[in-house]
Amino acid sequence: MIDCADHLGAMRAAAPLVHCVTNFVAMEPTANALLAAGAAPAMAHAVEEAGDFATVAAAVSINIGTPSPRWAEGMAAAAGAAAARGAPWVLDPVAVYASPWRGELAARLLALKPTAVRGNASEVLALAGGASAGRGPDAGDAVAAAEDAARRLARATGGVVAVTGPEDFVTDGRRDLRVSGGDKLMTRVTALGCALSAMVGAFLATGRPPLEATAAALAYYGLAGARAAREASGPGSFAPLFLDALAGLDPAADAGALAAAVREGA
Ligand SMILES: Nc1ncnc2c1ncn2[C@@H]1O[C@H](COP(=O)(O)OP(=O)(O)O)[C@@H](O)[C@H]1O
Ligand SMILES: Cc1ncsc1CCOP(=O)(O)O
Ligand SMILES: [Mg+2]
Repeated sequence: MIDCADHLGAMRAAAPLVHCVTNFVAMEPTANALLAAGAAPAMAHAVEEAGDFATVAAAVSINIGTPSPRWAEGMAAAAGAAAARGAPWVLDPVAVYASPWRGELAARLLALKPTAVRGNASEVLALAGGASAGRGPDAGDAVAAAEDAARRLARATGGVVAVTGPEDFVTDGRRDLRVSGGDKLMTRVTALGCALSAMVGAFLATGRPPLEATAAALAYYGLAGARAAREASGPGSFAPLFLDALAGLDPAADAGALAAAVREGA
């Protein structure tokens, strides 16, 4: 059993600074999700300083959602600075299949060996070199179809790969975990995947084993999503309720529900 509540408590106690080089769409939702969870966000992408931010942050999250050539240099600088000092960093390969240039950028970042990759099934399939049915930033493939690709990617990087969707799949290439929770409404509000990648960074910052820390982040996020959906009447009301649920989830009171969300194996 993975003690997700212990991971959540440790993350909140550390209140880790997560430096995000993320996309225009995701900046505010990501910063708000981190703050609601009890972490601290920083958003800065200029190549002149992205490495400086990454040098003091407890974790780094790199997201290729709205790249430009200079922005890409900021991503490489931040990822490189994190990798150089052994700090955890997460790669979110948003729509990696959308253009050859985006694919090359993702491959360049992947070569810096992210501690974790978090993407939807279409992104993970494409990042591993396969065909995918993704459309814009949205998945067109089932999570199950990306499991082998995720295991191969994890073995190639030495890190963790998380494929999210109706049920999330997390692997380090040897051990597989599955995480239930969430709600379909989470696909009707933009940037919740991007914010989740930064959340994985916050949990990795505790220094706990990356596979388990990633699963704990997904369980926490999914439980908050399911709770918010119970009260929401649509995507508009879901978004603030989700922030409240992230803030309100309690390691002691919710330990059972968090642990029940994660199962090992097939
Ligand atoms: N159909 C679904 N049912 C429940 N939760 C979902 C569903 N689709 C996505 N999620 C959840 O939404 C969050 C964002 O994941 P996802 O939509 O896969 O990422 P992205 O926005 O990058 O495509 C994750 O917590 C995931 O578990
Ligand atoms: C709509 C959009 N366009 C480029 S990045 C982005 C946000 C994608 O967010 P997510 O991958 O979390 O759905
Ligand atoms: Mg995404």
